[in-house]
Amino acid sequence: MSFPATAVRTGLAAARATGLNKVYGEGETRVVALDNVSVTFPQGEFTAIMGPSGSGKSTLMHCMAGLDTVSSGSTTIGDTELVGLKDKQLTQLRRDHIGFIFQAFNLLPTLTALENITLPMDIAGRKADQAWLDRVVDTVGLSGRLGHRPSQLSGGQQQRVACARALAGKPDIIFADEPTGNLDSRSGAEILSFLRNSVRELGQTVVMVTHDPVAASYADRVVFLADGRIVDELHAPTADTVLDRMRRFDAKGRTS
Ligand SMILES: Nc1ncnc2c1ncn2[C@@H]1O[C@H](COP(=O)(O)OP(=O)(O)OP(=O)(O)O)[C@@H](O)[C@H]1O
Repeated sequence: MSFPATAVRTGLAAARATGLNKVYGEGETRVVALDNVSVTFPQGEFTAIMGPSGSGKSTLMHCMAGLDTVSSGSTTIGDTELVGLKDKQLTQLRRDHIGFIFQAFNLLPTLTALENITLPMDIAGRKADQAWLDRVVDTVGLSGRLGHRPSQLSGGQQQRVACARALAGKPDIIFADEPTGNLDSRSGAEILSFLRNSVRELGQTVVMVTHDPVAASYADRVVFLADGRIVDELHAPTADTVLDRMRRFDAKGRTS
């Protein structure tokens, strides 16, 4: 799986959080899920978010993708500040500027692979850029299976459909939540290579939450969260350097 074109990194931020706080509940049930988080996801980069269970990875992703509200602070997609947007504006922003890939594929069972891929654009009333769509479909290696329904595809193929769906609308950023969590290691490696190629060769920006050091090693940078804070980051990671860094945190995320 590879893309023919070569993209250029711009150094601009595809998404940025500044002093982000997220508190759930009140009194005894109060949980500080994000504690003054500031992070930038540069355009054309593949970032992995790692950290112990409950460290705030999903919360960070959901707040930055406009799927959840923040308690205080700022978060932007491109030049657009999300805080203060109305629900309708948030829906539009997500639809037009963000691609999503989830652990559970989230395909509609009654639609074909191709219909699933173009669904977000169909809902938005946008016409697909056919040349682009052909390239995306070709790249994910689904050309012969576009008429199949999800139940007729393997898990890896279903996740490729989800990847193609995320890429088809040329979003500013793709958020992937444990995209290989339900896949065997070979299918997982294919999806991760695909995501990495979409960044390196198409200039796509990808942010991926993962528990897996091997998955994280496909990224350009790994950001480590613990107790709702960013505690470390690693550039040009390998599975070994990620594992080594993870071992330095105890269960509470403090460096030992
Ligand atoms: N809707 C919610 N209501 C109350 N507390 C929540 C809610 N969502 C998350 N939390 C709490 O916020 C904290 C961060 O949760 P989050 O799901 O972001 O962690 P995570 O790092 O993604 O965990 P995991 O790796 O287990 O998915 C946890 O203490 C969690 O219990």
